[in-house]
Amino acid sequence: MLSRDKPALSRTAGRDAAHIDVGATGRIAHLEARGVAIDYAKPGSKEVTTAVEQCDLSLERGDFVCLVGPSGCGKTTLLNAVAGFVELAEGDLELDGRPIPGPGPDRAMVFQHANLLPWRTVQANVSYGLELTKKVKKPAAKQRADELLELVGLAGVGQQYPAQLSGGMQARVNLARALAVEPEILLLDEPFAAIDAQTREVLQVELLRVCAARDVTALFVTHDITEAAFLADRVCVFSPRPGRIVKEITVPWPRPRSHEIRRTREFSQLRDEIADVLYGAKAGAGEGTR
Ligand SMILES: Nc1ncnc2c1ncn2[C@@H]1O[C@H](COP(=O)(O)OP(=O)(O)OP(=O)(O)O)[C@@H](O)[C@H]1O
Repeated sequence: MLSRDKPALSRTAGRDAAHIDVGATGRIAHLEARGVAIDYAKPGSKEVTTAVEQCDLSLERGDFVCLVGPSGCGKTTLLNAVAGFVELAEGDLELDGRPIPGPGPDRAMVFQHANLLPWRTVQANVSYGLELTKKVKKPAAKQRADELLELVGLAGVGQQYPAQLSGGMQARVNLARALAVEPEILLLDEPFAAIDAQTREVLQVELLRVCAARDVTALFVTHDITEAAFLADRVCVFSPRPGRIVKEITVPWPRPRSHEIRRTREFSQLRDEIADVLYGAKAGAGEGTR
């Protein structure tokens, strides 16, 4: 347990890596945050900005959890902590009962902008991360890239270049690229925010199908309540900064899901429930800067 009163040398890995915490239930969660706080130093001052505070979250293997919340409440910060990019000021963040040791191939980030390498073919973009790991030879990496491109609905475009693809196609390549290293957890930061609404709906269905096919756990940040309700097993609503989860709302429908679910009355009610919590949390906002 990290505490601001007791700074650890490596604050993310603040406890013995061999120690496994089974918690009160006796079960080890796949990903667990307990009392997590994350601070950013303010340049040229001793003050800090607390982005996330008292954050508790637990995911089982294969869960799909969406994080929604006001702008600047710390959603991306929490994803970055799970990715191992930022340290904790307080609390515990564990994968399978062990503190997150830093970045690793077991977790892959998918960002809003695909940022594909324009001089590499689509296939070479997807196989790039795999080639870097040197775990497989180039022909095998290319073959895996082709399999993933087929999985995301892009069979046959492997020899094209990113500039020849639409935004929706680039988003699919972005997803295939993240899956290439066979991560256990996908960390998706508004991956479809820049895509038109119609294509986004198609991509959401595809994402659920792909996650089921690869049996990955997903933590997905979005500002779109409809998107969260459609994708998630649970929607976690954040307070304004410093962000903490004020409510977890369970989505009752099994995954994968089809488009029709969005047109039902139950879906509208669920969306309203998420919105009520979100706007209620915003209205009760406090100050977040120490
Ligand atoms: N590298 C950084 N250095 C200092 N402050 C940061 C840094 N990254 C984020 N912050 C601050 O931390 C807070 C949370 O930012 P974060 O990007 O996690 O929020 P968010 O919920 O993802 O926002 P949005 O929905 O607008 O993308 C913000 O006040 C932001 O300004």
